[in-house]
Amino acid sequence: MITVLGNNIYHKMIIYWSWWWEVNNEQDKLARTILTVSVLALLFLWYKCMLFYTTSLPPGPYGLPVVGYLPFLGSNLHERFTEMAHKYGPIFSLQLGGKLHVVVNSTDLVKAVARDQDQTFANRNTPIAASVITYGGSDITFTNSKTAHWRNMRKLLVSQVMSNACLKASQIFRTREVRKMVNEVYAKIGKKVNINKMAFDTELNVVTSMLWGCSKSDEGSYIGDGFHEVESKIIKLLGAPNMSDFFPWLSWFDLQKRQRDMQRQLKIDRAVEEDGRKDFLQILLELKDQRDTPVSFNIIQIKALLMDIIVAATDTTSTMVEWVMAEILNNPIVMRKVQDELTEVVGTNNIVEESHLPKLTYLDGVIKETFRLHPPLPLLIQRCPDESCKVGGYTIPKDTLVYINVWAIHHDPNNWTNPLEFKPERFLNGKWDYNGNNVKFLPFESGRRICPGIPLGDKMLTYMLASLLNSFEWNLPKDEEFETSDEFGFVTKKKKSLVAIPSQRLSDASLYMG
Ligand code: HEM
Repeated sequence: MITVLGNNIYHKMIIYWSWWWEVNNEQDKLARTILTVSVLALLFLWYKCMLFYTTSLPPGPYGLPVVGYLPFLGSNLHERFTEMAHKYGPIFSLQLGGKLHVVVNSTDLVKAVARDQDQTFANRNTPIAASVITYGGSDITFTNSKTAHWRNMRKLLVSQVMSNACLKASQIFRTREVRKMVNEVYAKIGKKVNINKMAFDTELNVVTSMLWGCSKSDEGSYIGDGFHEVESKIIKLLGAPNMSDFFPWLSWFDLQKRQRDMQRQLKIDRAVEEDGRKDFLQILLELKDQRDTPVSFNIIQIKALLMDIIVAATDTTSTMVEWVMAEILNNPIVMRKVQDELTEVVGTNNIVEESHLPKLTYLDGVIKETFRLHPPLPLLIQRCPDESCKVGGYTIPKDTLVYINVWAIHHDPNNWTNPLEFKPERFLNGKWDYNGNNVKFLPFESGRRICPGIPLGDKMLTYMLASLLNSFEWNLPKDEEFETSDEFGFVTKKKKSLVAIPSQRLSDASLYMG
């Protein structure tokens, strides 16, 4: 049967290709034979290469020509990727437009990426919107981590803002702003309070005070009330899918106007350029355009760095305050335990000081459990290998976009018993921190790209929450339905903003005036 089929194909080829073999002399015949054999050999080699390439890549879904798997992705990427991991395994690949993406969903593979090959995977593939807002990646987050510029910026942030000494010196700003927040909530007793907005404003005031010694509500402030709105747009644009990222040749047309919209947000940084006198900004300005020192920044890099810090600090922290409050309001037993601890450590005739924070171990467990269930960056920020390498036995080609699916790891029953249950007790054994040493819990990443803002983020979260929960009783409005669904974005937030109604908890009303 096969022989007959083979003979048929052979004869058909001879008939259709007879013109190819019609030659006038021996030289021509030899040339055509060599050409035929070479083309066949090349086709065979190409087929072998394709076979090797596709079978050595992590498994994954087939997509359509040109667009790949893009039309099937949906919106809540962290949940979609977790579903896909159940189907394709702990590491899978998918072609989105012109780019190959790989998603890593298990602790073993996270170790392979973020620990064993941390150096190789420490680069970024900067999306176009991010490139606009960071002046072509002149900041920390989107700069190639093998450059001296990245090292210098990170070193400066860690030593001049996040060190113990600096955080001690800036305590005055945190105390001032958190007390201002408590005072403002007191003025709204019995009324609805938008928790995210309140936390955002407080964090923004603290960070701008630390960076250039002035908060948005100071006299002559240059950032103004529009900042929350502008930053929300920046975060939204950073997380929005952009065709130009998947098909770089389309970037010229900016079809979805993402590039244009991000450029419009740059107006907020003019203030940074024109003013600014103290503290971190002053240090940066002293390093500006230095020729004979190893560290030097130009004004574009200074603006990108400041923007990076403000954006990285505010939305993440306020989103977490909102999630923690939502979980506590949804769990009356947890609320009672948190307030019992506060009564014991702080007292209802007292206001929270930073010195109380290390003693609030139950509240710390509540915050960590909320980070587990609602990591604000559930896929972290994509990493990009600067050379082809192996993970889990599969090939990850150079420049692939690699996502670490923290959301899947935090919800995996192999890592956590009853993972959907809110149980702060999991974190009360003193074994958990934010440093990424245990890859079951990675809200701040791990390795080279770990968040440099952990000391401030941790402190501000605990301080704001302890103050809100010690100073007030909180209730959900009766006329609104409560739910805890999320919406994927660069920072993944609660879909429906949390509003809650405060009432007085402290024994003496004058304590709210401090
Ligand atoms: C609750 C608060 C915060 C959370 C959850 C958070 C989370 C993260 C995560 C997950 C990353 C790593 C992304 C990745 O590479 O995959 C990151 C990076 C970063 N964070 Fe934070 N962060 C917080 C607060 C802060 C604060 C307060 C600052 C600064 C004042 C800050 C500054 C940065 C910077 C500059 C980076 C980029 C680091 C790099 O790429 O080398 N963050 N953050």
